[in-house]
Amino acid sequence: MFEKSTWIKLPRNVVVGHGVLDDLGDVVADLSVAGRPLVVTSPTPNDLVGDRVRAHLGGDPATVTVETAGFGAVERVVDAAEAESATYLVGLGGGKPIDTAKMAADRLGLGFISIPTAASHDGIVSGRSSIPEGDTRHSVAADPPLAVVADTEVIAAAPWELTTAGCADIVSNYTAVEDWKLAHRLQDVHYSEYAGELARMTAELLVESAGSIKQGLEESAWVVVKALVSSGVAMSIAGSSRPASGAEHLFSHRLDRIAPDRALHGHQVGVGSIIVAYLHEGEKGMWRNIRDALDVIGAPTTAADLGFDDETIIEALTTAHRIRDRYTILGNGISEAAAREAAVTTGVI
Ligand SMILES: NC(=O)C1=CN([C@@H]2O[C@H](COP(=O)(O)OP(=O)(O)OC[C@H]3O[C@@H](n4cnc5c(N)ncnc54)[C@H](OP(=O)(O)O)[C@@H]3O)[C@@H](O)[C@H]2O)C=CC1
Ligand SMILES: O=C(CO)COP(=O)(O)O
Ligand SMILES: [Zn+2]
Repeated sequence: MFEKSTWIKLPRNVVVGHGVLDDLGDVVADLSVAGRPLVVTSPTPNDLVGDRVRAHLGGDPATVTVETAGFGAVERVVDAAEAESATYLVGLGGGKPIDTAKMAADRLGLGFISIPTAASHDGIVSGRSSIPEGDTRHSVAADPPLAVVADTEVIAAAPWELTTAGCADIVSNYTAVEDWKLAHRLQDVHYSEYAGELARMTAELLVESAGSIKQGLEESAWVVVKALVSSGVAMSIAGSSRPASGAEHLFSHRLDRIAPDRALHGHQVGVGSIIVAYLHEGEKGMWRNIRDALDVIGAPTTAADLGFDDETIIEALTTAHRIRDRYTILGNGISEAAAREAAVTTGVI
């Protein structure tokens, strides 16, 4: 008897383009969400476009500002939503407020709208929240946003490094998918051909456009946002972050534990991806293509670019497998000698 089933949750509306923040009222009407919104944001996005967003939302919005990601922040948002009798949430900003809003909305059983102000990573569309806790990180299933409203005018005006971080997060899909296939072969982890291919193809298309992704061009924000949407959809199809998060993400999450806020998520996973590609395929593999694509985009390719010393990179590589129960090329841990060899050969240290 055929017993397979799947439940793919996707946003209902994805609105991307110049000035689309001004369409927010129409988006809200189209979703049939009513009542009072709670805007979950962080200081800079709130200063930049908070008032504009609140004006278009209507319904006397309340606001909560998140400065640090974590379960504490989620609790604060849940409490604020209850105190303010909010009927839906709006995540406005980078990954920190969007992930916090996503998880709080899930806890409250409310819908939420994602309004990224930076194209810094692929969580803007996905049904996953990535929440740090102590020495580990939880990739928590949550409902994806009801709608995503990505204004390329706002995103293009954000610091360029946020966009290059988003690009690097997409490029890292190459190694994430290789790790997923490996886990499928060695550990019988379920692999979705559609999600894996979509994530890989998204990375490929972005690398092909790398030369035309340039600071100051709104078109570049458009290209990157579309790739982030596609990668988020791959995660929704997979029902996990597997298509976009492998050993390079474990490495980045470990760096976050060792030195929080030193470098951007996307930049760390990009450098991790260079090393992880080398671990997968050795000297003649994809690692050079990944490094060159990151280089063309202007994303970091070395420890020094990220602001880490060599020993921190080695520590993160040799302990990254402990971050969470996710089988990757790192297996049960790689030796210090192997980590050093990979990092030196790829020029990361
Ligand atoms: N759920 C998922 O699938 C994924 C989740 N993530 C998570 O997302 C987080 C990282 O996201 P990231 O966006 O880098 O982090 P942040 O939300 O911290 O944003 C990075 C920085 O950019 C600032 N900022 C945001 N928008 C603008 C703008 N338009 N102009 C100027 N500055 C701006 C923020 O300001 P301020 O300091 O005021 O906040 C912050 O300093 C991590 O926690 C990561 O794990 C990452 C990938 C996928
Ligand atoms: O960053 C992500 C995908 O790019 C989310 O992955 P995690 O599940 O590792 O947090
Ligand atoms: Zn990521």
